[in-house]
Amino acid sequence: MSAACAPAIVVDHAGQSFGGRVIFEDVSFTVATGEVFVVLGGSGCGKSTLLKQMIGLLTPTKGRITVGGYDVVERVALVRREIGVMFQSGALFGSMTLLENVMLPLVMFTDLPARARAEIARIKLAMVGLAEAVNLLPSEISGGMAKRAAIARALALDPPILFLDEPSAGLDPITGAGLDRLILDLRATLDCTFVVVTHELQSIFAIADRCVMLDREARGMIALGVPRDLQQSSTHPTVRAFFNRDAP
Ligand SMILES: Nc1ncnc2c1ncn2[C@@H]1O[C@H](COP(=O)(O)OP(=O)(O)OP(=O)(O)O)[C@@H](O)[C@H]1O
Repeated sequence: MSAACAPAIVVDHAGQSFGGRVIFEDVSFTVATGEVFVVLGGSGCGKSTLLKQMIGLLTPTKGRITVGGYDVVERVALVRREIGVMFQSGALFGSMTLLENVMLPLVMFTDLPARARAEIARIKLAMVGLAEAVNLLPSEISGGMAKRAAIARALALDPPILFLDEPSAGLDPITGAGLDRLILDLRATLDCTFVVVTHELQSIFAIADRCVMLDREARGMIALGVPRDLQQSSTHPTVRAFFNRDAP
């Protein structure tokens, strides 16, 4: 396989236990370069845990994960250069303007002069539709704008792979749909790979090329595939119930 079509992420029989309590076992899938891949499942099934494994914040108790071709446990520093992460809380620093928030990774990880850092941060904020808001504080913007700013910060170092933890959580449906369009626009413009944790059905149908569904009772994955295919063809009752709950 050439490097151009190598998978962006390989999750190979990953498992996680905490103090002997198994959260999931035998989770395996690949994420293709340029794909929007969604991780979904009910509360407590291990979505955030799997995300933490993929970004090198948690060592899997079983199996192996590679991101950008690097083992996330053995080569975590290299993996970190490949990824941008938007955590669920967004976590913008309240005392900094949006421009300063987006500049932060450039301050921490590059030697670029201040003017270049500011210019890059302006470009990233413009890409997420916040060109006019660069000098505002997080307290002065809406929830949807805060998510966009957090995505701009995740983009600051031009990572080829973006991880977004519940980007539409806490947003109204129209603002959430706007974020979905932003994700698709960014994928088209930047040609990057997205892993998105969400359980918003509309959002999954709008953005996901493929998805994996975890389940707390099964302690593992119960579906992998294209959302519309799973909606129509899955024989698993939990998968069928999830994808057909509002029958969009
Ligand atoms: N560091 C930890 N130590 C012990 N248990 C943990 C730890 N992290 C997560 N868990 C447990 O693992 C299970 C899965 O948690 P996780 O946050 O990954 O679920 P989730 O699918 O993301 O849920 P939600 O949708 O509610 O955010 C939960 O029961 C949680 O309490």
